[in-house]
Amino acid sequence: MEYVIETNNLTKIYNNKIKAVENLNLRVRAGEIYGFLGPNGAGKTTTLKMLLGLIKPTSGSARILGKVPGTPDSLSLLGSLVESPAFYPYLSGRDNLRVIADYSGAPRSRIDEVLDIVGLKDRANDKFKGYSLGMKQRLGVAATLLKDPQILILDEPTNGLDPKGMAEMRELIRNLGQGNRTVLLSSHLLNEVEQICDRVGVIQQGRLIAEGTISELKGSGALLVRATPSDLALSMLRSLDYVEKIEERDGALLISTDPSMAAEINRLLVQSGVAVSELHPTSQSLEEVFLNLTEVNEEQVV
Ligand SMILES: Nc1ncnc2c1ncn2[C@@H]1O[C@H](COP(=O)(O)OP(=O)(O)OP(=O)(O)O)[C@@H](O)[C@H]1O
Repeated sequence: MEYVIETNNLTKIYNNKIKAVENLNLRVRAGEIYGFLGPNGAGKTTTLKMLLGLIKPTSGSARILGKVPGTPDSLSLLGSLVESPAFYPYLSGRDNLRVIADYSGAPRSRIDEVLDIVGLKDRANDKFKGYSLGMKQRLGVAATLLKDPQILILDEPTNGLDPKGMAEMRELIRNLGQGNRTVLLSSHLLNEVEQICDRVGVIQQGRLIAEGTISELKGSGALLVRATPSDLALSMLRSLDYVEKIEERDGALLISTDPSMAAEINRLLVQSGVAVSELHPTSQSLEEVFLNLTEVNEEQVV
């Protein structure tokens, strides 16, 4: 499969000491909305800047549809919002876009289309300085769309926005990701990525620690069991070799196993004299998955 964005052991070390990104292998597929998720300082912005050719990797490489980042060939495919875009405060949103269209070679006819896409048509003639933060951010997205790029790279697009602005931006990104366009967005917000993205890569301390669809990351292998006496239930469950992990949750037991084993587990519990009041498949929230992943990773680092 050809990937739209691909990195191979991409590494960036600042000042010979700060390993911001380490041996990163990202694979972004055509047409997907890919969430690049990680806590502050994990290396997201550094990665996106390398994809745009704004900074050079220390080692490893990246390709945008097979092209080297930063070359005219790769930049012609991309729209990006990585640092706060610079707009003229005393010009209207429309005039700001006109300036950008003229120097980037995009047709002026596209301006009304992109204003419509980002929901700024009604405010297009107002001065930029009077825009809310959400509107400024949406104008930034409009600017990236002028060239109708195949690929959009957005760094923390909802950062600093109020809940309404965030919801509007999320809806906008979902719409932008429909059809053939590929969107790569970074975020430190789990629920945001869960709401918008088809696939997610989790980065921590510069390393990719997990990658997959939301449901792959969550996994489907968990059963919630509520049973008494609980110590008897626990020792019976521990004796089963197909039960990988048992955790307590709200007075019940969360067991990692194939959910199709539910009937068998129920039978065995009842046979051992345990009363089962609840037994059903459950999934972890992405937040739990994320915390588990980062915890495991930190243990490995120490
Ligand atoms: N120009 C720079 N010089 C030195 N260190 C840097 C530079 N830019 C980033 N770093 C360091 O590299 C690491 C990764 O930073 P980066 O901004 O890529 O992370 P991030 O995941 O985007 O975080 P955030 O969500 O806070 O923006 C951090 O330790 C940061 O301090």
